[in-house]
Parts: sequence; C-alpha cells; structure tokens
Amino acid sequence: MNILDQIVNDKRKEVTLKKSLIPINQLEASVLFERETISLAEKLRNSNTGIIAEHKRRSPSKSVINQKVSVSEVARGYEAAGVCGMSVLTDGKYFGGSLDDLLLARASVNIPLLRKEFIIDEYQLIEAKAYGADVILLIAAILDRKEIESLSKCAKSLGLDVLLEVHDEEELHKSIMPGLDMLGVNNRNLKTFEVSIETSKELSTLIPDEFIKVSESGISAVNPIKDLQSYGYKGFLIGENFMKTENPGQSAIDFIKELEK
Ligand SMILES: O=C(O)c1ccccc1NCC(=O)[C@H](O)[C@H](O)COP(=O)(O)O
Repeated sequence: MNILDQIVNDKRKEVTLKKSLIPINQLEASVLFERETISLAEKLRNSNTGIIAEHKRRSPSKSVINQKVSVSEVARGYEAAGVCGMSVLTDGKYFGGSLDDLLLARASVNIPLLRKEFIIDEYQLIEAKAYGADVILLIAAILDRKEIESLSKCAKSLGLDVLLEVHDEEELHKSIMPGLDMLGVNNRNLKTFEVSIETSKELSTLIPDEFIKVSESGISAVNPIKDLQSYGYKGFLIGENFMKTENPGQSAIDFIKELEK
C-alpha cells in the first residue's frame, strides 16, 4: 500500500464520520457559503511570477517542517509577497492541518485560497466553500474519470476553481476533460518521495493549451521556475521551501523579488 492508499483509507472513515456529525445544511448555512470566490486560474493567467505558496506544518516525506508560525501570520506574509494564491493543507493526520486553518487564512487575506485536501466526496467540496476556499484540488491518482467529472462539476456549481493533479502520462490521459481550470503536475514521486522537475517538463507538451499549467512540489529556487516557464507553466506550488524558514512570508517576499529580477 502506498502513502496515497493509506491517506485515502483514513479519509473515507473521516468523511463518513463528519457526514454523520455535521449535516450539509449546516455547512450551507455558513456566511462564507454565499461569498463570491476569487479565481486562481485568472490570477495565474495574468501573472509573470505565478507563485502559489503553501501552509504546510508537516508531511509524510519530511515529517515536521514548521509547527511554530501561525497560519494568519503566514497568510498575511504571503499576501504581502504578492503570491497569486495560497494553498492550505487541511488534512490533520498526515499534514497537521485543519479546516480551521482555512478559516483563519480566509479571515486574514483576500487572495485565492486552495483547499489542499484528499477529496473523494462532494461533502468535502461543500466544506471547502463553507470554510472560505476559492479553489479545490482533485488528485487523479485517487479518483476515476467519472469521479473527476462529477466532483469538478459540483465544484464549478459552487463557484470553485478546479486544479487537477497528475503524476504521469496515464493519469493525464485518463483525466483531461472540460471543466478543469488548471492542470498540476506533481514532481514528487509518491512511492519514493523523490522530486524531479523533469516530470513537469516531460508532461508539458501533453497538456492542451486551454488549461493553465501548474508545477507542484520540490521547487526551492527561481531558476527552475524560469526553466519551467519556457515549457508553458504559469503556476508554481511551493510549500516546504517557504515553510521551513522562521518567517515563511518574508522568504516568499525575497523569493518573488529574486524571480522578478
Ligand atoms: O509532501 C508530501 O510529503 C506529500 C506526501 C504525500 C502526498 C502529498 C504530499 N504533498 C502534498 C503536496 O502536493 C505538496 O505539499 C505541495 O506540492 C508542495 O510541495 P513542496 O514545495 O515540495 O513542499
């Protein structure tokens, strides 16, 4: 069983429990449910830097990254840096995140927020909207084509952008369909945890132009971004590189300044 199988097994139990505790109509009653969302795809399309900065306390590949900084402080720092959007990990068991992190980020900034989660059920999309997300992630490795289609339709009906993540050509072919806004290539091999931006380069020509291309994971310097931009990438999801520092917002500021040179 690989790490994604383990996470999804736990996630199914978690979602079943949550559904029994918090009914959908309670989530729909959130004031944030009626909020007009901000499109991350649009921000990336019009940006020269395209940074999506992540709040990530820990991970299966790195264990603890940063347990000290507050999510509000990180969010405000990222916004000040001029990122296109912020990714907030909401999984508790493997990443130390929560829906409250999303809520706190929402209360702190006015930039697109991605709910970074292992989405397997429409219930989680309704939660995402109720807690202030603008974007959701769908992971091709844990969903079949029909599930991707129905989850992306549901997300769009809630006004949420959809970022679909793939790891290889097979996942890409299986999941390309209208209704997705962004296609993310994850550079992290989830069997070995090795990261290589070559994965983004190799898959770039297979992604139709109508999708905004996002490169995810293992980015820790500006030169790889400049390289990936020449392969058509407009978005760059960066977590650990910022979060491993004492002041993630300041490191995003320094990084973007360097990228703009
Ligand atoms: O980061 C992990 O170890 C991980 C393990 C299993 C599933 C997902 C995982 N990460 C989620 C992500 O996609 C990354 O947090 C994101 O792309 C940022 O990556 P990085 O810049 O390398 O922190």
